[in-house]
This record gives sequence, C-alpha cells and structure tokens, in this order.
Amino acid sequence: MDYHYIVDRENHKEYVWEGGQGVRVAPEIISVADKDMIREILITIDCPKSAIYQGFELNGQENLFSTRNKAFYNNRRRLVAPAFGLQHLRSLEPIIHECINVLLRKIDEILDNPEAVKSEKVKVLPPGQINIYSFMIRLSFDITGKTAFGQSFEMVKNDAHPVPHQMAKTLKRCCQQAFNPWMKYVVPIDFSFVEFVTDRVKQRKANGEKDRRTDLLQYLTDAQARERENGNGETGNEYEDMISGKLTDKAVQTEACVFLIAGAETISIVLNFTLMFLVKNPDKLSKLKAELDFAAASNPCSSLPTYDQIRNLPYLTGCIYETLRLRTPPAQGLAREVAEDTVMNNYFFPKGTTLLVQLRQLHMSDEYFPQVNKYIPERWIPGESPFPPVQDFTYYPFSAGSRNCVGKNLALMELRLILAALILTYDIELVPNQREDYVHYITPSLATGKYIIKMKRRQEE
Ligand code: HEM
Repeated sequence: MDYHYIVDRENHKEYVWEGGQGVRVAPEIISVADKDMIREILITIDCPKSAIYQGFELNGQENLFSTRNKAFYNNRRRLVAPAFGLQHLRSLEPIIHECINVLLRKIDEILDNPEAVKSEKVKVLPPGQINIYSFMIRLSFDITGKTAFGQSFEMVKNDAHPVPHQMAKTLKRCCQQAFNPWMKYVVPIDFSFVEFVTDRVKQRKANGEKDRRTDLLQYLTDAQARERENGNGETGNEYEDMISGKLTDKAVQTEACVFLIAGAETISIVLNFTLMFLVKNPDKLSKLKAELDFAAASNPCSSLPTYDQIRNLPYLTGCIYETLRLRTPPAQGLAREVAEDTVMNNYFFPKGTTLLVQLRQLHMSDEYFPQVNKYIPERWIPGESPFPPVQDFTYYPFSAGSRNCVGKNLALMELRLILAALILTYDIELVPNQREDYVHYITPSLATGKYIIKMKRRQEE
C-alpha cells in the first residue's frame, strides 16, 4: 500500500498496530504518531536524522539541515544559531518591512486597476479580488532572498524570476527520491538554483566591506572571519574542513541556500492557510482586527506596526499556532534513525530502523485537541480557551530536541509582521465556492495553486 495513503490523517489510526503507536510502512520504516513515542524519539533519546537526509546535500556539501555527523553538526549549529537570535533578528525588521511595502503597493495597484496583472500574463480577476495564494508565495521568496543573502527575487513585482519556480520543482523531486532512491538514476535532479545563490554570495564577498549589510549572509561572513582570527578557521584540507563543519566559503554559500529552502515555502504555507482560515471565520478575523487596531492605535496612518508592538499579541499568536497545528508544514514526517537496539513503549526497535515522526498526525489527534478540525485560536490563550490547556508534548510545529528549527524566531517574526500589516491595511473577505483540497510533498499546498480573497483598503471606508 502507498505510504502517503497510510499516513493520511484518518488512515494512520486505522492501520496502527495493537496499542496504537505506529504503522509499519516498509520493512524497516515505522511511521509514528504517538505522543509518548514522539517525545522519546525527538527529545529523550534525540535520535539522529536518518540516511534519507543525505538527499538534501547541496553543492556536494553536507549542511545544517542534511548532516548526520555530530561533530559537524555541533560546530555548524554553534556558528549559525546566533544569526537567528532575537538580537540579530531585530536588524532584519527593516528588510521585512521594505518587502511588505512592495506587496502593499502591488495590491493597491491591482485594486485600482485589475488589468494591471495583464503584463504578467495571468488571469484578470473581478475588481476587488486578489489571488493571495500566489502573492504569499512571491512575498516569502522575496523576503527570504533578501534576509538570507541580500537579494530580493522581485517576485511580488513580477512573478518571472526562474529560481523560485525551479527550486519548487527540485524540492518535489528531492522528496520523491528520498523515499525512492532508484529515481535518481532515472530523473537527475536539477540543482541550478544552488548556482544562482552561490553566485550571489560570491559577488557579495568580492565586494567586501563596501557591500556590508545586515542579513544572515553578513552574519555568516563575520562569523567566518572571527573563526579565522581565533585560529579556528579552515585547515586547508578540504575533506577535514568539510567533516568538521568549518565555515569555508563553500559552507557559507551552502547555508545561504539552506535558508532559502527551509524558509520560503514554510512561511508562505502558514500565511496562506491563516488568511484562508480567517476569511472563513469572520468572527475570528474581527477579534484579530480589534487586537491589532488597539496595538497600532498610536501609529501614523499607513505606517507598519513594529515588531515590538505586535510580538506578544495573544490572538495573533493564537491564529498562527492554530494554522501551524491544522496545516503543519513538514507534512512528510521527520525521519529519524534508531542508533542502537532500543525498547520504546515496550516495543523493540532494532538498530537501523527508520522512525517517521508524524507531527501532523499528532496535531490532528482529537485526544489532545478537542474539536480537532476547527480553527480555534482561543485554544492557545489561557483564560480564553473553552478547553483545558493544551498538554505538554503534543505540539511541535518546529520540531524539538537538538535538531529543532533554527529559524523559529525569524519565522514567527515574519509571520506576525506580514499578517499584522495585511489585516491593518485591508478588509478581507471570503470568495465562496473555491476548492480547498491540498496536496503534500515536503509541505502541504493547495491543489489548485490559487486562493482568491476580496480585499479593500481600510481607509476607504
Ligand atoms: C513556519 C515556518 C517554519 C516551520 C514550521 C519550520 C519547521 C521546521 C521543522 C519541523 C524542522 C525540523 C525538520 C526535520 O527534522 O526534518 C526545521 C528545521 C530547520 N529549519 Fe525550519 N521551519 C520554519 C521556518 C524556517 C526558517 C524561516 C528558516 C531559516 C531561514 C528555517 C531553517 C531551518 C533549518 C536550517 C533547519 C534544520 C535545523 C537542524 O537540523 O539543525 N526554518 N524547521
């Protein structure tokens, strides 16, 4: 039976072995959705990533996402993680605002003249309607390009840049090949987007101090310089440098690519589905609007809210958390390996077994989340929730343990800033009778590739 069929939400339960902890989806692969086992795999035992992740090596280089080598990992994470610390992220806020402003201008242009999209050879929609699905993908690529290596793809202005489109196809292939390794001999993967990023990084380095910026690439380049100064720089032996995770030039280029891959699609999914849930639940939308209006009440007209104004807003956070629960971006399951013969929850797993951690299945368990299919941001707000508090160890949209998401703070900052800007600037409304079924490769996406909402500038009221 097809693996994708078995791990589908309703079916996982149907096929679990006695006791309800897992489904054997291949001779040595067990799919796991049980809360206690997931906690053991990700946190208590902190199982290493499985060999499937080798499929995500880029540029012939291991990287923060793909590596299974502990020494490499510890060194690379030590060097990269501070770039995602709250203090450094502050410096990215103006970059994110700049990209959001481009989007708002583009939406205004289409609202003023729906025919404006004609130059992009896309269908002209009725007045007041916007394909928000397309714009959220375009915006998150622009922001990720700009925050990662200082270059927007200008996708919001014009959906023409080849790299994001090619990258989406490549990732789909990577995912297929991770589970069917024989495919790589039939359909080779096109990694030309890596060359694009590599060229941008080389160009920046060549420009040196005169091209100094505040992005993640600058942080990596500075970290590289510090390592060299402290005598921890490259040894010159390419192999040794690679396996010990030294920040070589190639490593800096590769990690910039990883940020693009890990950041762009995940963000756009959460934005899209949050907007979809909000227009389908106008009562929730009104509550969010009221919260944001209050937080930004003192702002001059048409200025965007700062992160300080919105980062602790409970309803905004609840809306994002609820989307992350209902449409958890890593849809395929996180593959971990049993490093030595292990007994978990009274089941014996021989060394080498692959365990697929099904976060999505856990988040969709009605045992932990009452009215599991409903969008209820209140469940995340103590004192407002109609349910008992969400239990510990039932929710990991950013994974957990040593290999959790290094970009979590950046992701939440982008999501809050973008959603706040859109809701404060426009009235949004449902366009009924649209298809909402979704497909997953690495992440879930709408099968139709579009979602249209009504938008109207709020000042026009
Ligand atoms: C809503 C947005 C995001 C979600 C839900 C998310 C979720 C996750 C999850 C579940 C993992 C673990 C994957 C695995 O074990 O296979 C992960 C890893 C990772 N994420 Fe994110 N992520 C998001 C955004 C970002 C952003 C914006 C960046 C950086 C620009 C990023 C960078 C990474 C990296 C580098 C890893 C690998 C970490 C490691 O293995 O040490 N993520 N993310």
